[in-house]
Amino acid sequence: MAMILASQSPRRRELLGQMGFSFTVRPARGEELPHPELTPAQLVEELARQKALEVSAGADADDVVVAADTVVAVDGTVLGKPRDRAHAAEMLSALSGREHTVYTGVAVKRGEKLLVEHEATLVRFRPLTQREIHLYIQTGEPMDKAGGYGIQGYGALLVEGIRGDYFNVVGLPICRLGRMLAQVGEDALARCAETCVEKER
Ligand SMILES: Cc1cn([C@H]2C[C@H](O)[C@@H](COP(=O)(O)OP(=O)(O)OP(=O)(O)O)O2)c(=O)[nH]c1=O
Repeated sequence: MAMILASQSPRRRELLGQMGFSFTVRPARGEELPHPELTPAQLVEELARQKALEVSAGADADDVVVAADTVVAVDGTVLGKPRDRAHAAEMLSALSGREHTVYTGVAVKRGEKLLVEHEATLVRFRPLTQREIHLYIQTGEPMDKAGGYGIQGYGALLVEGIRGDYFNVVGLPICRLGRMLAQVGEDALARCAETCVEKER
């Protein structure tokens, strides 16, 4: 068995590593076309499913493929990654002083079995001035991230609080993924315990 992470995201790489699995990375090329007819939850599930199916086409039957997709939703608008700095400023203004929801869809595929779920986390931003938005964009952090911020970086300075899974905001809901992997026969805790016992010897 090999585990394959169908993602180019360095955050997802780190989070899957944190679960104790060894894995290879094979990003999906997948086109992320707009789907205005889907809710944010349906959208992230659909995109995660597409990435998992694309990458599993070249995998062995026993391989476990993990894929994910993250968007931010505020006022019925879905925010992906900003196109440029002006777009990032628009997104951050929309998030300033209020609560939004971060959705991550997760797909796990092994052989014929395909599981697709999503996790939602509420995130509250403190009110931001235009100057603060400008300074934050200058850090370069917003550009490759849904909603134009990274809670795990300088973006922490903008976040008053969250309700739900923190890791979901970073891009991979570890607890939910752990349960999904157990359903396809990969028990993260058992594996971690085994590794730790080995280290103690
Ligand atoms: C809201 C938020 C998003 N993000 C990131 C997670 C995702 O990497 C990115 C959303 O883009 P995605 O399209 O979900 O993922 P990706 O293009 O980076 O990688 P791939 O499609 O190959 O899996 O935003 C953070 O790192 N921190 C945050 O606080």
